[in-house]
Amino acid sequence: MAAAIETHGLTKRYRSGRLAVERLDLVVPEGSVFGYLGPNGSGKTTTIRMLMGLIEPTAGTATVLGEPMPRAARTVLPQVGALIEGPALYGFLSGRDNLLRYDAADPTADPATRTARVAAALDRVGLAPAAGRKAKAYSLGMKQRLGLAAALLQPRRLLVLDEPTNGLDPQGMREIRTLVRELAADGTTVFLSSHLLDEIEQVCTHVAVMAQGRLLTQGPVAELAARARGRLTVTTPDTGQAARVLKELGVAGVTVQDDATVTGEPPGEGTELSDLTAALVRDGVRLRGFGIERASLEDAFVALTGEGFDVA
Ligand SMILES: Nc1ncnc2c1ncn2[C@@H]1O[C@H](COP(=O)(O)OP(=O)(O)OP(=O)(O)O)[C@@H](O)[C@H]1O
Repeated sequence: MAAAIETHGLTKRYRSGRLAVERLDLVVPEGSVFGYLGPNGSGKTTTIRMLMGLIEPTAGTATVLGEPMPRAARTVLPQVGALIEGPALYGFLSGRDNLLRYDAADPTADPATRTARVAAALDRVGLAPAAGRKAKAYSLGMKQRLGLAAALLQPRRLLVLDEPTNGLDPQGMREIRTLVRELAADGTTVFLSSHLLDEIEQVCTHVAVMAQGRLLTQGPVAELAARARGRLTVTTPDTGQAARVLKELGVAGVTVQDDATVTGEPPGEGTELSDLTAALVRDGVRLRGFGIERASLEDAFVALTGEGFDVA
C-alpha cells in the first residue's frame, strides 16, 4: 500500500523553546482511516499544521500524496480537504450561502456548476434540509458538518480532520463517525486526530499514539489490540472461592474486581478453559459467566505505557 502521508524525523520546536513534535516517523497508508491519538498538548495539531504547510518544520521531512510539503503545497493542497480547529463560517449567512462563498473562493471551481456542487456537498453531510437556515442557528454538530461539506466541495484524495468531534454531543459524534466511514468506503484516505481512544477504536483502521511530542506506536488497530492479551473473566457470587481455585490451577494475576467478578491472565499452553470451568464447578463455585474478554485498544495502550489513557 502506498503512503498518503509519510514523515521522517519531523520535528517542531516553537520559538518559545517548546519541543512540540520530536523526530516523528509516521506512515499513513492510502485508503486507511488513520487515527492520530494523543492527549491534549501531545503535538497533534502541530503535526497537522506542518503536514498542511501552515508552519515550517524545524527539522525532518513530510510528504503528502507523494509530494514534499510545504514545497509542493500548491499542487498537493487542492487534493486535500482539511478541517482544522473548527471551520470558519459566516453566522449571518445560510449554510448554503457559506458554501457558495467557499466555492467562489476556489479559482479552479467552475461557476457554471457551483450550485450543483454545493447542493451535492450539503446532501453528502445531511444538511440539505437545513441549507437555508443561518449558520449561527446551527448546532455545533451541524457547524462541523458544514465545515466538512466545505472540505468536500471538490473530490479529495485525502481528508485531514483535527478533532472533528470535539465538543459534540453523542448524536453529533455519531453523525461525524458515520460520515467518515462513508467517505472511507469511497476510497478517500482519512487522517483524523482525537484524544478519545474509544472513538479511534470505533472508526479507524489504523492508529498512531502520541505522547509529549513523541510517537509511541503505530499500526493497524486490530493488530495493536491483538498484541495485548485479553483477560479471563469469571462472573460469580462466590468471588473469594473462585479466586482461590483459579490460583490453585496456576492462573496468574487473579484479582477480585467486585463482588461478582474475578479476573486473571488467560491460561497458558497446556490448560484448557474447560479445565478451569470444570474445577470451579467441582469446587461448588456458582458460575454465572466465564470467558476471555477481547483486548481493547485501551488494554494495548496500558500494556504499552504501563498506565491508563488519561487525557487530563
Ligand atoms: N504557537 C505555539 N507556540 C508555542 N508553543 C506552542 C504553539 N502551539 C502549540 N504549542 C505547544 O506545543 C505543544 C503541542 O501542542 P499541540 O497543539 O500540537 O498539541 P495537541 O496534541 O494538538 O493538543 P490540543 O488537542 O490541545 O490542540 C503544547 O505544549 C503547546 O502548548
